[in-house]
Amino acid sequence: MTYPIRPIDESEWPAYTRVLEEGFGWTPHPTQAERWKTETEFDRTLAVFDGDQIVGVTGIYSLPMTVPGGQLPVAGVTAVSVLPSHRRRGVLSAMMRRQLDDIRERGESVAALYASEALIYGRYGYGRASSELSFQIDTRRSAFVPGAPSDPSLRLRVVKPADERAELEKLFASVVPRRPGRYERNAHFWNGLLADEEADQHGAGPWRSILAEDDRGVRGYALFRIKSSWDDNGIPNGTVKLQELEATDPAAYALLWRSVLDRDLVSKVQSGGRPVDDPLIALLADSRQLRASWADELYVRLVEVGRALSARSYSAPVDLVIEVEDETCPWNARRWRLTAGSSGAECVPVEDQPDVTLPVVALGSAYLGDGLLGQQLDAGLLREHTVGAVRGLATAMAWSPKPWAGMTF
Ligand SMILES: CC(=O)SCCNC(=O)CCNC(=O)[C@H](O)C(C)(C)COP(=O)(O)OP(=O)(O)OC[C@H]1O[C@@H](n2cnc3c(N)ncnc32)[C@H](O)[C@@H]1OP(=O)(O)O
Repeated sequence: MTYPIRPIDESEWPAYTRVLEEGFGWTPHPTQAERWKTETEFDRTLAVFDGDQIVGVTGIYSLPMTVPGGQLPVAGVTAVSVLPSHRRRGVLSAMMRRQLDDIRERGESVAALYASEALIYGRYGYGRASSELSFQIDTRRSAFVPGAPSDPSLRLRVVKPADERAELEKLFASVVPRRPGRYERNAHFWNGLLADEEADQHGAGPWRSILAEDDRGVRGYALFRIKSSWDDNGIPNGTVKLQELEATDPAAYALLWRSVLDRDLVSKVQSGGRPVDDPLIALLADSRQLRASWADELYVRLVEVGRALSARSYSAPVDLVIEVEDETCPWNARRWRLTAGSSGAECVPVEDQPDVTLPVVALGSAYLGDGLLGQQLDAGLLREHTVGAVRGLATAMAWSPKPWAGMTF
């Protein structure tokens, strides 16, 4: 069965959000819903209709995202939902195909998303492209290694985050280019973060913030909640629940971590997703104290393989013919020569014999530099026709620091 698909206009907003609320079993806070409407790119929404009823929806945020060696306009796929009454009839598949066509037409070569379930998007060519660690640290065992950086010109300032929004935004903008996967936050993201509408759900009070600064300005911030508690013996047992910690330099970074780890009345710091190569791991003298759990983070789809691979930098020279398999975007399914060296990168269509045959999902997972091609090769999942070709490509596509977006969109 086929259903018509088109973008919605503002008058259809209630029916659009209803599909999201039903699909996710979610009730937005009233101000959250209003803000979300204001920031929706209506021309980038899609709704699937069964008669006059909207039964499936999705949208896109236009995100300037850091990739290895630069920044690209990336289609940030979001708000995917199908009414429970219409699930498993191909509604999502129809939306995904149409959306990828639209992204291509708009000239973006890369799409990215956070997946509600890891199994959904591989079939459409999205590969797991970054991962994150959530962890808990016992603050009594959180000493740093000898030689951890310090800078006497730095000082800490306790602030209310909403009062210092301009400083947080400026600091954050300065760190975005440093790591693939990070994306520029527009007002919508800051409005949502600082509105703190979910404060009541955490039992840990409102956002608190501390800045690290010197006479020239702010060099970093931490954003967190505190859940205070005492055990049965009256011993303080509070928890810092860290949301964000960003800094321009290692000394400010170390000082901000010490400020949350050394906080009075606190015995543990819990952090949501952090990069898997977070410098904190190197700073901790006893890194085993980082009780971490791993999770997948961004999923990336190369919408235009040639343009996407030409647009990033590479960690090592490479000159290979890659045969790409791509059923969803057949314009990618052909042979490409990727040449990268000190003068830049180029990926062009060729007819030559391939060194390697890769599903487009593998290129998506490697695109931001997570190094996953080597892992997939060792797992026996990739076919190479020239011995060493995949290892060479994996080395060239890997990047330091590792990709991490840091906030769901
Ligand atoms: C970026 C984001 O917004 S992520 C948010 C995704 N949305 C949600 O999780 C909300 C709740 N779930 C839903 O709304 C729906 O179940 C969706 C969107 C996940 C799937 O929509 P559907 O219209 O049912 O998917 P559709 O029928 O097109 O399925 C296509 C294929 O994907 C498979 N599939 C769909 N959902 C899932 C899933 N959650 N897990 C594994 N496979 C799935 C189907 O079995 C089907 O496989 P097949 O082609 O081998 O037969």
